[in-house]
Amino acid sequence: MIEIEDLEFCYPGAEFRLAVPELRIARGERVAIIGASGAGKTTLLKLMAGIAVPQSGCVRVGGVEVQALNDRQRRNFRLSCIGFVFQELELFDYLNVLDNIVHTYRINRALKLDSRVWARAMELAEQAGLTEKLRRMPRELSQGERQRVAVCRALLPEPALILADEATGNLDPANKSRVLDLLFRMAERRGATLAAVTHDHQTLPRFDRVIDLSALHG
Ligand SMILES: Nc1ncnc2c1ncn2[C@@H]1O[C@H](COP(=O)(O)OP(=O)(O)OP(=O)(O)O)[C@@H](O)[C@H]1O
Repeated sequence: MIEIEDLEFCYPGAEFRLAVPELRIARGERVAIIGASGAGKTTLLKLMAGIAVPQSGCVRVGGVEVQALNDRQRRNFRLSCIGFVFQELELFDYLNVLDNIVHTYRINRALKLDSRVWARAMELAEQAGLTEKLRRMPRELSQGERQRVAVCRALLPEPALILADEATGNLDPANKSRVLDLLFRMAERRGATLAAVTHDHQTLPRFDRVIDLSALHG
């Protein structure tokens, strides 16, 4: 699903340099990405999603050479095959929970918001324990509930690749396992690949493999 070769990346004007000689993640594999603070874990996810583009090397996702796409193609690629869950999630304050969950379908013309999608949105919300909150506004939710809304939104298009960046970082244990359950259940059901950055070593046994970014650096 993901093949990275001879990758080198740096932010303009910054000292940080990420070098990944080789990294492969199989379709359907669930991997945790760990490493010291500042090792480049978030940057690696951004490179996989085409949010950042390497100075050299190759990032292939589902056979697509992400670095070779132009800006518009990269945006379409992201919208069509990647579900991104950040810790600093951004829900839309002016949209209720249900409208937040289906928002991707309103901004992407390639996606059709039909009755099947609405049904899936309701099912996801139910699995996330949000059925009672669908008409609530984000400001009326707890942090754990907001995070679950963000996960539902990321998973609704049934992405082939789920990228999670500290998705459970600030959550209490109950919400943490609820968010992880959602991510894993969806990954399993759709055969999606899951790459999750985490500092939470207690969750590592749930993953198929742990990638230590500090050990990958070239
Ligand atoms: N937009 C940016 N411009 C310049 N430097 C950046 C930018 N984003 C991140 N960096 C730097 O790149 C390095 C890697 O950052 P990154 O966020 O990928 O690390 P991380 O491993 O995810 O860290 P943490 O575990 O603390 O979240 C850091 O030194 C950071 O300061």
